[in-house]
Order: sequence, then structure tokens, then C-alpha cells
Amino acid sequence: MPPTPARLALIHTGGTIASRPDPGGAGLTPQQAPQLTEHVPGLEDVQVQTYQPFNLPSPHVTPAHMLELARLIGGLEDVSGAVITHGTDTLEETAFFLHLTLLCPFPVVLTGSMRHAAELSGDGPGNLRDAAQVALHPASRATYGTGRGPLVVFGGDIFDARTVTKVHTSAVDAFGGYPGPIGRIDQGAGGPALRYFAGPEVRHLYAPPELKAKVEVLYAYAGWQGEGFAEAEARADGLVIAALGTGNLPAELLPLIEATHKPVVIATRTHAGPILPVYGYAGGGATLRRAGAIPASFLNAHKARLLLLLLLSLGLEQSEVRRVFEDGLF
Ligand SMILES: NC(=O)C[C@H](N)C(=O)O
Repeated sequence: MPPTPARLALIHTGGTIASRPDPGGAGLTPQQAPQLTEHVPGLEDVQVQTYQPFNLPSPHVTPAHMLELARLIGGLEDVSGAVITHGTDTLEETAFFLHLTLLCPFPVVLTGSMRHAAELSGDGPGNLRDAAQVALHPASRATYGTGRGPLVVFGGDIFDARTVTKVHTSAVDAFGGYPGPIGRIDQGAGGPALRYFAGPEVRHLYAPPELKAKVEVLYAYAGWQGEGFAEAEARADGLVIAALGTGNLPAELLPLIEATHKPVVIATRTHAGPILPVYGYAGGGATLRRAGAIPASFLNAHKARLLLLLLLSLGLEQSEVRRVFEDGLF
């Protein structure tokens, strides 16, 4: 049972939601003390415990920071829900990393802002209130082994960590992703109105004690002849390629993928849809799969990278890695 009164863990990690313009004109940077204090607007009856494991612009966040967050949240006791404030640039990667590594009995919700607090109509306080209400709502609660996993709340939309992605560099409605939100929170006359459009699903966890694998991402383009492939393959334990359409590549990539013994995961640079091994021309998805490449399903390249990083850090064989991606066990 959740504690009464409700106890919210509020974990600040930096990003625009914690930033102010530098008085010297050098640009926005996260502040040492987050602007958003423990007094979450609209949640005066909630006991809030704040944490600040790091205070970074999210382009500086690494998988090691994500692991630190997973450990922090995994160690929380007697908590009704957790909210993580995070920069928006890599927020979806932290959300997906936690989705893959963290099983806890309370909801975990990530949010951020596109405007800093000194701007007219900053979006931070509203997003934080929405995220806290989602985290404390009974419909968000997980049971062990199943559950919604970490959620992303932005502009009132509630997203699944697997599918959410940043879709705009500057607009306040910066998050989307196919097939869209799994829920919505609005502020009704009598309090928050929250609705989910789908039930929780079975979760699959991949939580290595340390992140020892190296995985690199390559981005395909018209006329790519494989530049950078050999160097990346030599450095890394596995590769992800943001390929074309349903997962196709120029013909020159086919022999490179045939020759490597390292896992090569094929994602797409297209913004929605799965990888399908349909095309049989040299470099077409069907030929890449026959050459040993692993289709990333509907994961974007940077999320496929995190999954591959975790699976290789756990020491999984290539056949097991293939099964996780192909059977959608994430
Ligand atoms: N809106 C933001 O938070 C963007 C910022 N560059 C960050 O990700 O830290």
C-alpha cells in the first residue's frame, strides 16, 4: 500500500527546467539550486523528498548517470511515486534506460521544460505538477513483474518510454512519437483528470551490474559507401545503424555486414514504423537479415543502442540478442 500522506521523491538532474540565463551572456546553464523547490505547485498535501544526484544539461548525461539514477530510485523506500526532472535532449534515453533496468513498486515519471523559468509562460511548473500527479495516481501504479514502466509527461500527454521521442527542438509540445501518448492528464474543476488509453504490459528487465560494452551508432544516407563502418566496428562491441525506410542500406554495406562477427542492429532514420526484411536487392532489409543483421523493431537508433549496450553488458550471445529484438522483449 502507498504511504499516507503521499510521499513523492523529486529527483532533479538538470536541463532547461533547472536553468537560468548566465548574467554574463554566455547562455543558459543549469543552476546549482534547482529553481523548482520541493514545493510542487498544486501538491501542498504531499510530502516531498528532493534529491539531486547530478545537475547537468542533458547532452552531458551518459549511461553511467542513468545507472546512478536507477540505483538511487531502486534504493528508495516508503515512497508513493518518483518524478525525475531532466533536460529534454536525452530525456527519452534516460526514460528507456530506466524502463529496461528498473523494477520498483511505485510509478516513475520523467519531465522537463522547453522554457526556462525567467521566460514568459515557462512550462516547467505545469509539467512538474502534471508529472507529480501522474506519479501519485493509483492508475499509474505498477505491480511487480508488470506495470507501465517509467513514463514521460509533457504538455499533459503521458508517454511510454519505449516510443516517446523529442519531435521539436524549440516548441513547448516537444514530445511525441508513434503511435502517440498512452494517456492524458488535464486539470479539471475538481482536480486532475487522468485517463490511460491502454493497460500495463509485461515488463522485461536487463540490468547488468556494470556497463562494460561499447556500442556505436552510424547514420545512413544516400550515397553512403560504408565510410566509418570499419573504424566503428573495430572500436565497438556492437553497432546500430539508423538505416533507410524499413531498414535498407546502400549495396556497399552488405559485404561489410556479412564479414563482421559483431552484432549489427538495423534501426531506421524514418520517424515511425518497424524494420521489415522485405527488400531483396543488395543492401535491402531481407539481404541484411540474411547477412546476420538484427532488426530493431520499432526502436529508434539511440534507444536500440541502449538496449544493445545492456544486453552485451550482460554477456548475451548474438542469438539471444536477436531474440530480444525480434520478439520485442523490451
Ligand atoms: N529543454 C531542454 O532541457 C534542453 C537542454 N539542452 C537539455 O537537454 O538539457
